[in-house]
Amino acid sequence: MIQARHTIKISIRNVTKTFQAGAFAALSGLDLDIHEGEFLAIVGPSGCGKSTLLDLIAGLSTPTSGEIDGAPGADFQQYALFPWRTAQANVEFGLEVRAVPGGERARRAREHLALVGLGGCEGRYPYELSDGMRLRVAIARSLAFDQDVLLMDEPFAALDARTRRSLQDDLLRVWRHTGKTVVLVTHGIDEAVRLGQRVAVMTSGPGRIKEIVDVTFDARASDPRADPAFREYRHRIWSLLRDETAARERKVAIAHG
Ligand SMILES: Nc1ncnc2c1ncn2[C@@H]1O[C@H](COP(=O)(O)OP(=O)(O)OP(=O)(O)O)[C@@H](O)[C@H]1O
Repeated sequence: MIQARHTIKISIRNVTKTFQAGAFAALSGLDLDIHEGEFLAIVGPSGCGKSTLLDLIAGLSTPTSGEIDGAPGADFQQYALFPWRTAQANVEFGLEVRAVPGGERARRAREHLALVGLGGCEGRYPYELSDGMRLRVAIARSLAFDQDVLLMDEPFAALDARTRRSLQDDLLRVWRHTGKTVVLVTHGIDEAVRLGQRVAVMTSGPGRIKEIVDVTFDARASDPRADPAFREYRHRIWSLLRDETAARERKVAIAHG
């Protein structure tokens, strides 16, 4: 098999992040390369440092030690919309900050709303949109702002199964269409296998990358769960997570002696 060559978009080397003046390590010696244009899913036991890792990639905080290279274009996917602005005006917001002229701003906002399936909803206010639609507006806003990396922390967690599925489809469509790099943290193993080209499994805290599973079949087919390969990936990731959860429980038991 020919091995694809990957351009490294973000390189994370031996990164440690401590809190409480060094008394508590959230991440320890973490290495990870994020490839240009890939869809990377990150899973890990609760509290293993997933959000801490995304904060570091977004530049919202700095590592205690180690290095992160190549993440200048990253911005956190913020889901909060301005309630007093229409969908269109919310998407235009980032472009106003960058002083993009009015006509161009309106055009780009319309284009990106259409891309996330919200053509025709430009004039609606957030309270007139469903949770799923609000999330799409937020995705459109990040994309219009021309972020080359989309960082998403559990974006679909609060949604019902049907909405979640439909937004997953939207996100895949947007990813394919734009070629952006997407890094998505999720608790859902199915979601990770369905969306990620690679699934990075973290250890229990302090977090490192335990293993990266390459998802080489098309899990994006209409019902991937019926596919034996899908079930195999799901089982593989479930087993890795189970080992880590057991490791964490042992640590807690020892601490409470
Ligand atoms: N600002 C902070 N100050 C002190 N401790 C923190 C801070 N931020 C995170 N932590 C701790 O670091 C650890 C990792 O937190 P983080 O939120 O990154 O985990 P997570 O994997 O995203 O968790 P979950 O899966 O529950 O969302 C946790 O024990 C958390 O309490």
